[in-house]
Amino acid sequence: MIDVGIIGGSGYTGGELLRLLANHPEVDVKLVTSRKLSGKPVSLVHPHLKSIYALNFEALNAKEAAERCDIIFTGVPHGTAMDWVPDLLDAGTRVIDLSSDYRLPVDVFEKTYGMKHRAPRDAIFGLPELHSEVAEAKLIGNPGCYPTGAILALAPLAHAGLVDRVVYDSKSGISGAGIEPTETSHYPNMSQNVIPYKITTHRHVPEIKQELGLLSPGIKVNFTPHVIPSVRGILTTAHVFAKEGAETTLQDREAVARIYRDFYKDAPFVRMADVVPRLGAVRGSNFCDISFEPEKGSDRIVVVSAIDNLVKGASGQAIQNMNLMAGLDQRTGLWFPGMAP
Ligand SMILES: NC(=O)C1=CN([C@@H]2O[C@H](COP(=O)(O)OP(=O)(O)OC[C@H]3O[C@@H](n4cnc5c(N)ncnc54)[C@H](OP(=O)(O)O)[C@@H]3O)[C@@H](O)[C@H]2O)C=CC1
Ligand SMILES: CC(=O)N[C@@H](CCC(=O)OP(=O)(O)O)C(=O)O
Repeated sequence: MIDVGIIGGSGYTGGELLRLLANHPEVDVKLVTSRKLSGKPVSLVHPHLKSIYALNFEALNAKEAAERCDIIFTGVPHGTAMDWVPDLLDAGTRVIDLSSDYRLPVDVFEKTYGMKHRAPRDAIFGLPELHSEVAEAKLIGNPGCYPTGAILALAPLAHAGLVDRVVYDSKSGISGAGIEPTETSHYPNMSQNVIPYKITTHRHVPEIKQELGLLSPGIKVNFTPHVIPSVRGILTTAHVFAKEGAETTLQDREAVARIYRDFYKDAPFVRMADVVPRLGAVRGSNFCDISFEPEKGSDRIVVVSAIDNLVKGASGQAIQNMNLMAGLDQRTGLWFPGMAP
């Protein structure tokens, strides 16, 4: 059995880790931390976990947590994980960090987040469909939710060298903003509304550029996020413009289908959908559904992806990484469908 711990277990990604790990056959959850709720049962903030876990939150330091675990998930705000990760690694645990502290090179992180990185460490960007090195990693920087859906939608076409520019329009459920209420998440503001934000400046752009740039140096990327009145799910529409000379290939449905099939032949969680991806089809699951539609007589192809931000966009992906790190089949404990509708 793998002994795991969760730092930041009272939040959304921590709760989702607990939900998903409840049926994992190879995992024993040894500890869950919360500063505010130490001593209280996890079911106090996660009532759906009542009778499933007999765990209380604990207030621990990194050394105390590391002594009891093989692998630790850090589900804490960005800028905070860096206070935990080095001590956890030095105490001998492997770490999967769900925050953004270990996804980018230090200079890019500091520019993007406007803060000093106090504790840089080598990490692998934890998108297993692109990085088989996760299996050997000591530290995983688990990708952001938007980048997961955005990168997976485009990776095969970028890798094939067919893309000049991609313009992303992404829509996220409000759980992406975490458990603390904000003006945006206030029901009267959110309900029956669609709210664009950080229209040209979202902090996930460097992550998307980093990964697509590795596949296709010089690729141009634009990204605009929105929140929608839904709790979970991210639907991303990628307007993809062909490189000069690649227009004909991108118009050929069979050729494009082959490119996606070949690229994702060993990626069980990426599904080429028979219909336009729906949030309901992936909600609660670790799948990323993708479809595409070439625009007749144009240099544009439109690719649509759907994920659950809390599963493939965070906690499910973290468990997929944990499976690979532990030498398990990546599907272990994660092989179930979305909720539909
Ligand atoms: N929500 C989402 O869809 C996604 C979130 N992420 C990232 O995952 C991380 C967690 O997100 P999410 O679960 O939504 O966040 P929440 O705000 O829902 O939860 C944050 C958790 O961190 C704990 N915490 C806060 N500050 C500290 C600290 N200084 N030391 C230790 N624990 C602390 C809180 O517990 P307490 O205050 O009780 O100690 C709480 O359990 C974030 O970095 C987020 O950006 C990544 C992908 C998707
Ligand atoms: C709807 C919403 O507010 N989404 C969050 C992204 C959440 C996420 O996954 O990003 P990190 O892991 O990088 O925190 C945002 O736009 O900041």
